[in-house]
Amino acid sequence: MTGSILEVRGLARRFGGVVALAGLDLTVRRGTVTALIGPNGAGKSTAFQCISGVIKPDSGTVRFEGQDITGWRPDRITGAGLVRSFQIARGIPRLTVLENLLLYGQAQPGESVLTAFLGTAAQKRREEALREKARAIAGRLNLARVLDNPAAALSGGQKKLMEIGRALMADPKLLILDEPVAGVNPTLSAEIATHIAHLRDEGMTVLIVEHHMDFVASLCDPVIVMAEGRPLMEGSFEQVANDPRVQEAYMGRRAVHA
Ligand SMILES: Nc1ncnc2c1ncn2[C@@H]1O[C@H](COP(=O)(O)OP(=O)(O)OP(=O)(O)O)[C@@H](O)[C@H]1O
Repeated sequence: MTGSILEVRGLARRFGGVVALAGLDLTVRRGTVTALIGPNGAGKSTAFQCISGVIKPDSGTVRFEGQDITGWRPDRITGAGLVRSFQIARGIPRLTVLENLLLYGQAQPGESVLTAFLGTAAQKRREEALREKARAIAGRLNLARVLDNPAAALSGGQKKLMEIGRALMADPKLLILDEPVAGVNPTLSAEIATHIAHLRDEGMTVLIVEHHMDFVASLCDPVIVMAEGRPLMEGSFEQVANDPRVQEAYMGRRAVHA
């Protein structure tokens, strides 16, 4: 299927006197790895939080696969296939990588009700299927070797991969990643880009907020720039990096260059 998977229209959100979103329009096309960039305070995180149901917008709409999901609870949005991973790796440190992955897989809406109705044998089969899924996801993210290690023992980059793995357990159609390579070394950052490109090649759509412009340049197309709570422009990385409006928005902040 082609066309858009996510359509945000007129999204507005204030925090007291601060206008974080001032009428954001945003369209994510199916099968793309789309970047949302912009200077600090542009409203990117607020946009992600409104889209994923963590906070409610004051006005505006979020449509996912044609359905109006504005104001839905986060777990319902996840269940519909819009899955978000967090900027701060949220895994439970003392649990193993496998357990962390399973935790997310089992937290699906309706799951607890479903398992209550399944007999013990069926429940066991379901758990084994989830374990298999977790192992497969860990394998594709190069986490197989550390599957039984506590999450606390992972490197920063491996924690980022585990977070992506946790999101994949929920079978996303649209995967939203908040700064997937913040604090990650360049080698692992390139590896994470490769994993995300593979997901896209298999048909997943990905929306990323990231400040590391070399990562954005290597992976994301299109790049949507926002400033002061509004969309500023959209294009290839090269187009936006060379646009005077974008350079001005970043002036005195973070430079846009690969
Ligand atoms: N919970 C909150 N309470 C008060 N103000 C907030 C809150 N969250 C965000 N803001 C303000 O809203 C504006 C947009 O913030 P937001 O975090 O969405 O921007 P951002 O583009 O994600 O920035 P960064 O790149 O620094 O993460 C900022 O002025 C910020 O201070």
